[in-house]
Amino acid sequence: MTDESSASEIEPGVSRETLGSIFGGDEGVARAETYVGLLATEGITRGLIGPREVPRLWERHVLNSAVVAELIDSRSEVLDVGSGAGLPGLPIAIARPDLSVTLVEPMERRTVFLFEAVQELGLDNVEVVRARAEEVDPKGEADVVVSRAVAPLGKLANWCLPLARTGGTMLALKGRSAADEIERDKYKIRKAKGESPEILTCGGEFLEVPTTVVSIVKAG
Ligand SMILES: C[S@@+](CC[C@H](N)C(=O)[O-])C[C@H]1O[C@@H](n2cnc3c(N)ncnc32)[C@H](O)[C@@H]1O
Repeated sequence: MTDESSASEIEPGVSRETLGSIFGGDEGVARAETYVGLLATEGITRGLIGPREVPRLWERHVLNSAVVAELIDSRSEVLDVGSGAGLPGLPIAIARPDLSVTLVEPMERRTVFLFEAVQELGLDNVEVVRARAEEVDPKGEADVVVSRAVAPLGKLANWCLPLARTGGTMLALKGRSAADEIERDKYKIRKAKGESPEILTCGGEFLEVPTTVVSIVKAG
């Protein structure tokens, strides 16, 4: 993989100090820069990211994903369902080396990118699994199952909650649709063993637009 364009050409929109706080210091910031560089080059040429996303790779994609780490307990086992080019799983794994993160993605060309990115970023806390969420085995073991832009909330609950342990949590990154999706899909969520969904925001102290997350605990 080549990193032709320097990530420093793409403005993060936050200070160096803020980047350091989000990614836990210089090593994390350097990895995040490398990842942005990969998205802006290989991510575009392989059709994983639209070219129009380049100016907003930092804020809209990488930082909005990384701040979700603040909702996750230390040393958790995390699954990212429908990871695509690694969002939100890779920024979370960069920000939090104490977490074990598994990126679940069914499409081969995306998993090839993910394998290469993990190697290039030198991340030893990340695994890549090529599978649909429904096929993942074992089920019922993850502490936290994250997802972003994968499916409507009811369908996501059916895919993500079986992968979480009892008392574990699914965290679905959702925008303004969060409340409407909860209202529309509340019976599906309950049927999938989800306790009362909560809408949380994270990254508010760092980002102009905080990340909105629907958090659902798996009932026994
Ligand atoms: C719109 S992309 C979002 C990718 C990434 N999460 C992001 O925010 O950029 C949706 C992703 O979900 C994956 N996907 C679709 N159905 C899935 C399933 N049943 N299980 C796991 N992933 C799935 C697709 O292959 C695709 O990579």
